[in-house]
Amino acid sequence: MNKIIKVVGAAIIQDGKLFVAKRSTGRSLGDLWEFAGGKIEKNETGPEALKREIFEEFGAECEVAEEFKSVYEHSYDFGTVVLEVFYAKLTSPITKMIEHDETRWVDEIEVQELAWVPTDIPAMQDLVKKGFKADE
Ligand SMILES: Nc1nc2c([nH]c(=O)n2[C@H]2C[C@H](O)[C@@H](COP(=O)(O)OP(=O)(O)OP(=O)(O)O)O2)c(=O)[nH]1
Repeated sequence: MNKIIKVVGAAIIQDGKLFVAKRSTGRSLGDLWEFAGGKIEKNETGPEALKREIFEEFGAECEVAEEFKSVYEHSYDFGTVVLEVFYAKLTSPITKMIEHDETRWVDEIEVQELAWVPTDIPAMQDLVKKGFKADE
């Protein structure tokens, strides 16, 4: 059995820092750092799912740069995660946090010191290679 889990994540970069979130203790992949985002539902595009998830989880609106998608894949005992990463920009403030224990804005050095969800490690490394330029 190999379930495909389609997920979308946001590369939100502001003033040279990337927005990252730590999955709550007790969830699958708990205590690991990830991009804001979540599962893509049926009949949703990646950017639509991303806007919905960021609003649900953080109470913030965002714009998604639809043309900059990168895709990463990693298999776990619960299935294979296929992660689409888009550059995105917050257009309203973060007002809540419901699925994470902590959020941070990290620079290109700090980002590499975090314990990341395995799917996201190559994604994070690609972002570092490109540089944390604002407004990509
Ligand atoms: N939100 C997010 N999820 C990611 C990333 N990378 C990655 O492998 N994932 C995985 C973790 C989960 O298996 C899935 C996202 O689902 P979710 O965050 O909605 O988690 P969930 O509701 O299934 O939570 P849980 O029941 O597993 O505790 O994708 C990422 O960067 N952001």
